[in-house]
Amino acid sequence: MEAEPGVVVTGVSGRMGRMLVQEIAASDRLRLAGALERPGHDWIGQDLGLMLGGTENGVIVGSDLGAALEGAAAVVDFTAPAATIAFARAAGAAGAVHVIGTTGFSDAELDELGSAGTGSVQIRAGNMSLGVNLLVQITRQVAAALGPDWDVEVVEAHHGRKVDAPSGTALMLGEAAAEGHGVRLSDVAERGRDGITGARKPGAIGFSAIRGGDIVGEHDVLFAGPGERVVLRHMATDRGIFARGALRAVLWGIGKAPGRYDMTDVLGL
Ligand SMILES: NC(=O)C1=CN([C@@H]2O[C@H](COP(=O)(O)OP(=O)(O)OC[C@H]3O[C@@H](n4cnc5c(N)ncnc54)[C@H](O)[C@@H]3O)[C@@H](O)[C@H]2O)C=CC1
Ligand SMILES: O=C(O)C1=N[C@H](C(=O)O)C[C@H](O)C1
Repeated sequence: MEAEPGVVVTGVSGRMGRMLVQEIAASDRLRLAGALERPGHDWIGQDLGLMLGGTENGVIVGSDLGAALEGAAAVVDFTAPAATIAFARAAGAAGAVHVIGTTGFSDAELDELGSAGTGSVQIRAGNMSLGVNLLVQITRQVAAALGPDWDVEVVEAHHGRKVDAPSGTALMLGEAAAEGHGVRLSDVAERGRDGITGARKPGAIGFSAIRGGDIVGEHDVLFAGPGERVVLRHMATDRGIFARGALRAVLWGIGKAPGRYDMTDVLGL
């Protein structure tokens, strides 16, 4: 009998890294083949099971993705932009599946990420949940139906440890609304309003970010028209939805031609 495909988890001590380890353990279709942390991290060289507060599991935490991919088909990566670009190079060299949940990339970093990953099956999404990816499609449709006379505002809320704003999800929703309006988001986005901002520009797509406590991730797309409002909402209450989406992407990506994909491809939306 063939062994299940091996998966390497990066940022394994992080919120998503821990959740991925848990979901892989619960899966009968994938096995944990490696665990990485940033160079200098306390967990490097230690047994992952012990570091997570359990019993030894024989997976020693490392920092070299190329070495880890010798025994794995895929890497699931929820870390930070610079780390993810470096991982894309290693995934490209190995011809591996690289599932990327990391957010907060600049436009230049996104270009670099795409070229660094040549040779890999690169699947990236600012949100891996089924609900959000469906909401993205609905947002595009509603924006197209209502038109730019209805003001669009994306409001997101996350835990206080999040380092990027607007969230990757908020940007996906903003992109979808811009597509629905037939414009480029970069031409109409209004971010970080403060002080005497002047009146709202017609056709603008606004972003607001709330940070606090342990909020997993909440997103509203508000369409404000004359005399009425429509609000589309997604609320995440469990990070497992992102981890399970990422593992679904791994299974989908194995055997696919190298290239760049997103969750729309994985979910067939
Ligand atoms: N696409 C999605 O569905 C989701 C995306 N995210 C994104 O995932 C990223 C991580 O989120 P969290 O787990 O909450 O953050 P976190 O801060 O808890 O974890 C990040 C981990 O990455 C590690 N790391 C940083 N550089 C590294 C390197 N060079 N090599 C190996 N590990 C490295 C850190 O040490 C840390 O353990 C963020 O960008 C977040 O926005 C989070 C949840 C869902
Ligand atoms: O950092 C997080 O936590 C999350 N990040 C993603 C984002 O930036 O949208 C997805 C989710 O909302 C949680």
